[in-house]
Amino acid sequence: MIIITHTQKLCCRKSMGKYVKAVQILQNQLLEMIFESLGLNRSYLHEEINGGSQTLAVNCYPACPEPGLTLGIHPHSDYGSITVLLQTRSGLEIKDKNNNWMSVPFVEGALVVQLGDQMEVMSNGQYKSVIHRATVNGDEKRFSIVSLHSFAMDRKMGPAVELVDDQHPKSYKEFCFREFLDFISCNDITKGRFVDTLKLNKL
Ligand SMILES: O=C(O)CCC(=O)C(=O)O
Ligand SMILES: [Fe+2]
Repeated sequence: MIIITHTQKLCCRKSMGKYVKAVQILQNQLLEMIFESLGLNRSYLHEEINGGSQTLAVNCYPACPEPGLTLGIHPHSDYGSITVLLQTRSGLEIKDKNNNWMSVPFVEGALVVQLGDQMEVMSNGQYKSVIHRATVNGDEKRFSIVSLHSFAMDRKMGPAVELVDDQHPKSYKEFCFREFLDFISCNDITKGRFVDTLKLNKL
């Protein structure tokens, strides 16, 4: 059992508040760089980003006596633009383009940045959202702090018009966050990803 004192709670709240703000600044900078890498204006989707959401999840994966028989989190891609993850030990795995699971190396204090479905759609498939899962460890528990960033909730978004031409036809339908929520409440997300339902051509 862990007992947390009132002072520790206040301290934790303050640190988390600072962390959330710092990651928000970081996501703005990262998005600017990603847009630039696609040949778009650095201030692309400025309003969607400012009106967007940030969700902070703290995951605890207890040590598991039979780690090979279970997973901490089932394979999925994050629905939003980018995800910034801080972890206490290794356990995160990503699927490579040959469908093999690769362990993300653990680097003390390093942040892991993953692209989400909104980036795949916005880039018209030039970037792919990363399919990932969390494994569990036989001896030690693991924590991850996950900051999920998303463009504005009710604003429809689709591939950037600058990235669509005869050679690169529009490959995804437009969608808004609400449609994603409807999808996850009506479907078994272990059976299929929302982003796959938006694909117009076979990529
Ligand atoms: O804890 C991890 O390594 C992954 C967490 C995750 O994928 C999520 O919360 O969306
Ligand atoms: Fe995730």
